[in-house]
Formats: sequence, structure tokens, C-alpha cells
Amino acid sequence: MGNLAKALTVAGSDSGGGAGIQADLKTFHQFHVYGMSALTAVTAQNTLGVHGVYPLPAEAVANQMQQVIEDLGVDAMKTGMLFNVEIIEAVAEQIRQHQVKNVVVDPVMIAKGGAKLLLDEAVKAIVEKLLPYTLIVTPNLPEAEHLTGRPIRNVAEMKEAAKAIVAMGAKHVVMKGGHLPADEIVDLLYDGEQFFTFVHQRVNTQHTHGTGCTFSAALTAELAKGSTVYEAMERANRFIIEAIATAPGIGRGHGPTNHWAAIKLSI
Ligand SMILES: Nc1ncnc2c1ncn2[C@@H]1O[C@H](COP(=O)(O)OP(=O)(O)OP(=O)(O)O)[C@@H](O)[C@H]1O
Ligand SMILES: Cc1ncc(COP(=O)(O)O)c(N)n1
Repeated sequence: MGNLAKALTVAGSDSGGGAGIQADLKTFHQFHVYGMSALTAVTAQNTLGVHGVYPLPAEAVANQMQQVIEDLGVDAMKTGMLFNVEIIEAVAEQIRQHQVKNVVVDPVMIAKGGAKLLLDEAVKAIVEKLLPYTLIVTPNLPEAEHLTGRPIRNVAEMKEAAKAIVAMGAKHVVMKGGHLPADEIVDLLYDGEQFFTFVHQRVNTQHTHGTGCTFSAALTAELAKGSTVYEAMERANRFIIEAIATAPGIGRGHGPTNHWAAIKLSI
């Protein structure tokens, strides 16, 4: 355990356990990475939707981050639900002060059922305060549209949006194409120079709650272990596809993915 990799998630709690902090910690564990958390908000949530959102004070978020960074150390971190401008500013300040490396930003905005997990005015703060410290930002298509202010209807427009997001300060963009209506899903990695596409068959399922969280947590875990961005993307992509294909099918709505999936991939 001498070189145990350590990862931090700064995100909201999903009481249903499929997304948010719970998905992130389960995924870190599955990748044999020590997981730590700074909670931003509590949601009362299940597979049917979000039934309440209770944000924490920004000071509480900053204090959690400070305590784990200064004592345990963080090899990589990710952000999920950040909810408001104050929390985003506090998170960016902790990253700056402690020069945290390998920062993955999943710009969570709206839950599948439509509940707001980020206030409208806070999108600007993600761009201005957080993206300059970001190694990989992982928007889905509606999130990329909000970040860039442009419609995205095809892979060519995904590439244009990725360029615009790198110009905002993020070093890499992983744009998830799950929201384009096609049997084949195209996920895109852009490093500021080259595009890499990852194409796979869509799994016909309603159990996709927390796919974005689980995917970005896998990416973060791989970075914590020292993988390159490309290797991390490749493994996280395989993990989320397997996790969706083998979802346990629990709950009456959009059920969680299979957070044990990596065992089958022997990662
Ligand atoms: N039905 C599916 N079958 C196979 N892969 C999928 C499916 N839905 C999503 N994915 C994959 O899961 C990952 C997350 O994609 P998605 O576009 O769902 O992100 P997201 O919208 O941020 O997730 P969330 O809905 O949890 O916020 C991507 O790598 C995408 O290719
Ligand atoms: C606390 C929290 N964080 C993130 C999500 C997004 O996940 P999804 O879009 O799959 O509902 C969520 N539902 N809850």
C-alpha cells in the first residue's frame, strides 16, 4: 500500500446511491484507489428523481477540501454538483492554494428528471473560475451547449464546441455524445491539438442514472494511478459501457449502473 493512489470527489450526495458522491466513491474503490469526499450539498433522491436539494455553506466545502488535501494528499480530484457561485469560488481557491493537479470537472447542471443541480448564474463561474485549473472537463451535450452558447447537433459541432471549451482554459475536453439520437454513441477527446473519437453501440436500457458521475470518477481514478489522459479515457469508457450493460435494474425509475463492473475488465 506504499504507493496507494488517492482521489478526492467534491460533489453532492445522492441518497439513492447511483450518482454523486456515492457513485464516485464506489467507482474509486473499484479501481483500487483510496476515495475521499468534500460534500457540497445533500439531495433527497431516488431512481424516480430529485425530491429536495440542500446546499452546504461554501466554507464547509472549503474546510473539507483543506483538511484532506493537507493531511492525506490528493493525486487527482473531480468535481460534480457544485450548485452555486460561492461553492465554485471556494473550490477554485482550494485548488489554487494547494496547487492540486489532475483536476477533472464534470460540469453537472441538470439531473435526468429536470432538477437544477447548478444555478443558472453559476455556469459563468465554472468557466471563469474553474476551467483554468482543469485538466479534463467532461460535459454532456446540453452542458457543452450551456458552456459555449452554441447548439450541438452533430459530431462536427461537437468538435467546434470542444475547441471553444479548450479556448476557455481547460486542457482537455471529453464530450459525451450520449444525447445525440443515434444507435452509435460518439464520445470525443480533444487535447487542444488532436481529436480522438470513441465510438460504441448504445445499450438499450433505462438504467443510466449517474452515468456521467461514474464515468468521470473512473477517469479521475485512472489519473490518480498515473495513467495518461488517453489511457484514462480508454479505460473509463470501457468501464462505463460495461457498467451500463450490466446495470442491476433496481428502483422503479432510471436505475443505477453496475459500479462493480471493472472486475470483469480486470483493470
Ligand atoms: N445507453 C447507453 N449505452 C451505452 N453507453 C452509454 C449510454 N448512455 C450513456 N452512455 C455512455 O455513458 C457516458 C456518459 O454519457 P452521457 O451522455 O449519458 O453523460 P451524462 O448525460 O453526463 O450522464 P448523466 O445523464 O448521468 O448526467 C458516455 O461515455 C456515454 O457514451
Ligand atoms: C448529487 C447528484 N450529482 C449528480 C447527478 C447527475 O446524475 P444524473 O444526471 O445521472 O442524474 C445527480 N443526479 N445527483
